[in-house]
Amino acid sequence: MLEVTGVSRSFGGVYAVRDVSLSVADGEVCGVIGPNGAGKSTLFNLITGHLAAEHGRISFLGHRVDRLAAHRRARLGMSIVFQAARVFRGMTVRENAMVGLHGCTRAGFVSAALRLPRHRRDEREIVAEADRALNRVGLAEWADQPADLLPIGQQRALQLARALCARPRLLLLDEPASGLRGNERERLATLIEELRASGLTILLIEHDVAFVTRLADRVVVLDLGQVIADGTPAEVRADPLVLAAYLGQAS
Ligand SMILES: Nc1ncnc2c1ncn2[C@@H]1O[C@H](COP(=O)(O)OP(=O)(O)OP(=O)(O)O)[C@@H](O)[C@H]1O
Repeated sequence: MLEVTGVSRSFGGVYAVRDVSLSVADGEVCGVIGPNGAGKSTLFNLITGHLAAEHGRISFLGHRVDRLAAHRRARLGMSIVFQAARVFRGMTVRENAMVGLHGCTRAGFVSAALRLPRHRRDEREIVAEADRALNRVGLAEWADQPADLLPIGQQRALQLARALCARPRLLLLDEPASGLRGNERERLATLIEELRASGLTILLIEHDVAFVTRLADRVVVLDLGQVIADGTPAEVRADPLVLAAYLGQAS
């Protein structure tokens, strides 16, 4: 589904990501881990289109996308949950989820402003889709509540619902477990497992190694901008290069 081949990106002459290749198969959860500064966020932004690659190619569902703007990649079926994303205050949980769909409807600004019939129909479809997504992440009963009243774990679930509204083929998650406590982390992991069981393909970039190795079918390990291991969670956990990279970080 996703094929990243020999992608590089530097800042001020120093490579943050260098000649990185990885692939994500349909239905798979692929995790990307690595110590601080390994290049995880840079790689994420190269895949989503929020940063341009200097070298290499990225293909998604057979289309070459590395020259496409982020919104065009999104339209092809990539949905993103950013690490720093917040819920919109002053909006309900349902309205927050609906934001994920407004870019995908046919009704333009003019018909929205004039409340033309097509806009009203689209709006009904959006509400139904948002409710389906909220149901999927276990937030249906919160739909009419102000989103900023949700505990942080459920705000993260809401961000997932917003991404699901666009009916993605590939869900890209940037450090979804950051800032969550034990039981919130557990609930998020269960939710990701459920999404995977429903057939969604997921690329998960994460600091928390235990979180990734529990969820991922395959784990890619970055260090100093390069792939140092790519295999099953058990394989990468036992890899001497991976152990050395993390030990280097701890010392
Ligand atoms: N916009 C930028 N300008 C300059 N340097 C950058 C920029 N973005 C990243 N870097 C550098 O690239 C390297 C990789 O950073 P990146 O944030 O991708 O790593 P990371 O694995 O996500 O780290 P962390 O886990 O600490 O978030 C670092 O040395 C960082 O300082």
